[in-house]
Amino acid sequence: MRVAIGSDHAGFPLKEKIKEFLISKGHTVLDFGTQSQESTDYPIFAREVSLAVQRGEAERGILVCGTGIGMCIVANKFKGVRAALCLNEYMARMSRLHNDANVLCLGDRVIGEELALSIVDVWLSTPFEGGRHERRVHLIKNIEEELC
Ligand SMILES: O=C(CO)[C@H](O)[C@H](O)[C@H](O)COP(=O)(O)O
Repeated sequence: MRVAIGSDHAGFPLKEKIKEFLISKGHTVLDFGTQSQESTDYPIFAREVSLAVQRGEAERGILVCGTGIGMCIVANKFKGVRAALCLNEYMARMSRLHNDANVLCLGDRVIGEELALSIVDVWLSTPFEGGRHERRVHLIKNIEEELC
């Protein structure tokens, strides 16, 4: 799978671990930065990753900041992006089964590396369930059309 990743300074250490993990699992990683722990601004990276997903350059996106909240706020402004902030494997699984989430947001200051990698693993391997959830995702798309 082609996965776009990005972080701010607070998410940089976890972003690097996720990158290694994805490569080890055979995924193709598009890294949109940041590339150090020097203070920067999360909307810059959320924008780049969200655009990559919106344009189909990546099938999924993963964004990391201190809490994951700022990244999630920005990513959900992009038409076609369904970003989910996940704190555990259950949320990761449900965000795929029910919401067909295509961007995962994580908080480096909230969860440890082991849990984060487990969340990423579950999130990438869980399919969308469809059925009644298809109807709901379709309603989200209708709302996007109304707003644009
Ligand atoms: O946007 C955030 C909160 O929703 C992220 O956690 C940022 O990483 C955080 O705000 C950065 O904070 P800092 O004090 O500038 O390191």
